[in-house]
Amino acid sequence: MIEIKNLTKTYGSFTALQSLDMQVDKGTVFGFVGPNGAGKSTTMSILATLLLPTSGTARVGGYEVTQHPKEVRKLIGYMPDFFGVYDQFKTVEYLHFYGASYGIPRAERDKLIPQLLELVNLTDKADFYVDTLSRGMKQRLCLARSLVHDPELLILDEPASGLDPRARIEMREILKELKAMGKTIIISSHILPELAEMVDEIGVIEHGQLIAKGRVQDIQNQIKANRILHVRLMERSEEATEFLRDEQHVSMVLHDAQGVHIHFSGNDEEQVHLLRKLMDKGYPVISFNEAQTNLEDVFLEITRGGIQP
Ligand SMILES: Nc1ncnc2c1ncn2[C@@H]1O[C@H](COP(=O)(O)OP(=O)(O)OP(=O)(O)O)[C@@H](O)[C@H]1O
Repeated sequence: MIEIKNLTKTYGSFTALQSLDMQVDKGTVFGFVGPNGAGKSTTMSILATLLLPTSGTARVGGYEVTQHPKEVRKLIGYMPDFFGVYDQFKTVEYLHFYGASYGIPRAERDKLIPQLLELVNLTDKADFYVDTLSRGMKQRLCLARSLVHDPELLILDEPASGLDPRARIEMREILKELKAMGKTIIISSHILPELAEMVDEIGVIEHGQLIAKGRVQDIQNQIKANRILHVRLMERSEEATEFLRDEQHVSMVLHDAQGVHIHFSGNDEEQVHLLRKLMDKGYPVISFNEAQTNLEDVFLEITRGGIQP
């Protein structure tokens, strides 16, 4: 659905995107994550045909964005990170306005708009003026606006930013529904653990380059190639620490009040072997476990330069 090749965008002498390559398959929910200024909005604006790249190509549904912007616009619904809403409209009028601008006939809009309002939980706000809506409601209205022409691809730039936890959960539920409807979704966010629950794949961008991409689970497994093991011993912790330092696949061992922490690059079998050795040496192991990694850890690890795609 999205194919980006060698995409570069410079602003004067500053390079915001550097030979970016990225692909998102149809039906995928793709989480686009990266620190501030990494190039997420720039990429999304190019996909949305609102910004011209300096070089390289971006295709949406097979159409190159600079050559066939009209076709691309039909295929996409775009929700920018900053948006203005026309405050003098009522919610329902606002959606009619956008529907009409896409050439959707009145009769069709009369059917469609109540469905959209229901999807984004704004049915009871249909006759409220837009400026009386809360931020979360405005975000949801903006999402409904991006859906009026039933696009195949949704490009959502930080749809949950600035929302309180409850509003974020609501937004997440709506996105789940859209996923169930078969839409392809690219969504950027800093709120990584929340994204992990709903995305199929993540791409991590830093300094305008994709530094990791894959299924959430695969990326977590990559991290596990550098797992941290926690061992608690009844006694002899210091001695065990010395012993572990010389073991294979152990890059670092620390010892504190919580126990022994091992940076371990071995696989599952090698981990079993390590535990067996500790037991064979008679160390009184109370517990031996692997620190859980969540997407936030993965992100920090990757952007620290720990992993290459
Ligand atoms: N119009 C512009 N002129 C000059 N520099 C720009 C312009 N737009 C963006 N940039 C720069 O390009 C880089 C990438 O910006 P972009 O908005 O794509 O990042 P982002 O990943 O979306 O960040 P955030 O998470 O903060 O929204 C940033 O360093 C930004 O300052």
